[in-house]
Amino acid sequence: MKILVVNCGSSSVKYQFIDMNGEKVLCKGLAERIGIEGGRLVHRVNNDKHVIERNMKDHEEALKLVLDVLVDPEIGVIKDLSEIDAVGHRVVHGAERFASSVLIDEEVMKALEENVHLAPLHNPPNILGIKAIQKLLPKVPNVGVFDTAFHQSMPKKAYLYALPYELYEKYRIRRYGFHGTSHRYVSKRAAEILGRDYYDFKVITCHLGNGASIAAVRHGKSIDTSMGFTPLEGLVMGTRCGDIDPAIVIYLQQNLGMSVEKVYDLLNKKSGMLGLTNNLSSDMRDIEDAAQSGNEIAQLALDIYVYRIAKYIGAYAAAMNGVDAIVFTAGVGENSPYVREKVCEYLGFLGVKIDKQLNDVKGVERIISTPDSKVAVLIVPTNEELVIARDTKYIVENKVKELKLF
Ligand SMILES: Nc1ncnc2c1ncn2[C@@H]1O[C@H](COP(=O)(O)OP(=O)(O)O)[C@@H](O)[C@H]1O
Ligand SMILES: CC(=O)OP(=O)(O)O
Ligand SMILES: [Mg+2]
Repeated sequence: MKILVVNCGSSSVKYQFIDMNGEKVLCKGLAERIGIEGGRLVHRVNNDKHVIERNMKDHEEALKLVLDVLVDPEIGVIKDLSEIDAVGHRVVHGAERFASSVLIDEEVMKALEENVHLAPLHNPPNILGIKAIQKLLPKVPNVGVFDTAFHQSMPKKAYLYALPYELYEKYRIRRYGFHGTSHRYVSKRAAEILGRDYYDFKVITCHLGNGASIAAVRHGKSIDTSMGFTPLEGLVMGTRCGDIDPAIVIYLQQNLGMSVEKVYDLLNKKSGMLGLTNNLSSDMRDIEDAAQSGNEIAQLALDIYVYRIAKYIGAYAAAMNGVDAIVFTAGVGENSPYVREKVCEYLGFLGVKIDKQLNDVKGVERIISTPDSKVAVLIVPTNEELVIARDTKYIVENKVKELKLF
């Protein structure tokens, strides 16, 4: 079975085409700058990179280009589109409706449309991607895999905000959590690597990418996570602020005369590492380089970034009454020995000890704690696309409507 995995962002489409026989990635790529000038598709087959400069008016045009490239006689990997057996879609917000991965039918589409107000940045492009594939590949089954689904196991005490209860009852204002596909994959993988029973294992997973979140996973279930009603809460991110006093939002509007849109933009796109460093960069590589060459503001931003992660780990160790393992994943988590080392420096009280040499590595799966560390510390490269492909295969092969995650 060959599965196309699609992750549609507001102006980009990431894709992977996976042969499930051996779980081999046949090709992958990124179509970016959709809807604006300078559109391009970067397509990778093994170690070959092909760049196609082409403006794409919308997601449908972008996905059409992706399909054209898949069957291209020179750089493609299949002869005919009929070789695509199913398409798995990343969907960011599934709200309370989706605690599982699902086969997409009309009823699911309707539910997705109803959730748009909860994730105005993320869900509309996800829906456009599904609709485009339905049009371009009308006979192929589509499966939706949700960022929020894995966190639906959280207890009420973790997901309710201390707001009037009515806001939850009427409007479903609560913590949802995101990056669930990644937290689910790396938490399970950590148990496997350590030879532990996943269902008798307490693990804290740190997904540190452009967006970043942390989760407490006990006995195979997410019991708490740092992102909330939207992917804005929690850790310091590339451009998102994470936790702040909500009164700041009101202050910005009342005293600085900022509009709702301006505040939204400021918190989502101009804050985080980018904002803290006076617009130096949102990319951790640039910030680490600057700090190394003595840039004090970059160093301060790093200190704040690391401190926030350490605080959450402390909190989640308490939430689970202990922790067996801590996992680092995603762009920063996998590739920054500095961030991992500095976070672990705070965790001596838990008996965490890492081996600096083992930690001095990028992008590999390994245990980096010392044998006498009370808590295992691991790097586990995440693979959300593989999880989406596996869920898609399960649903299509078994002809079921959904795959329950817990
Ligand atoms: N070698 C590295 N050292 C430090 N940070 C890195 C390195 N490589 C990538 N990153 C960070 O990873 C981030 C992207 O993470 P990724 O998980 O790919 O994000 P997303 O999926 O949200 O786009 C970049 O912003 C960059 O800061
Ligand atoms: C939900 C979310 O924050 O996703 P990303 O990290 O891809 O922005
Ligand atoms: Mg990511």
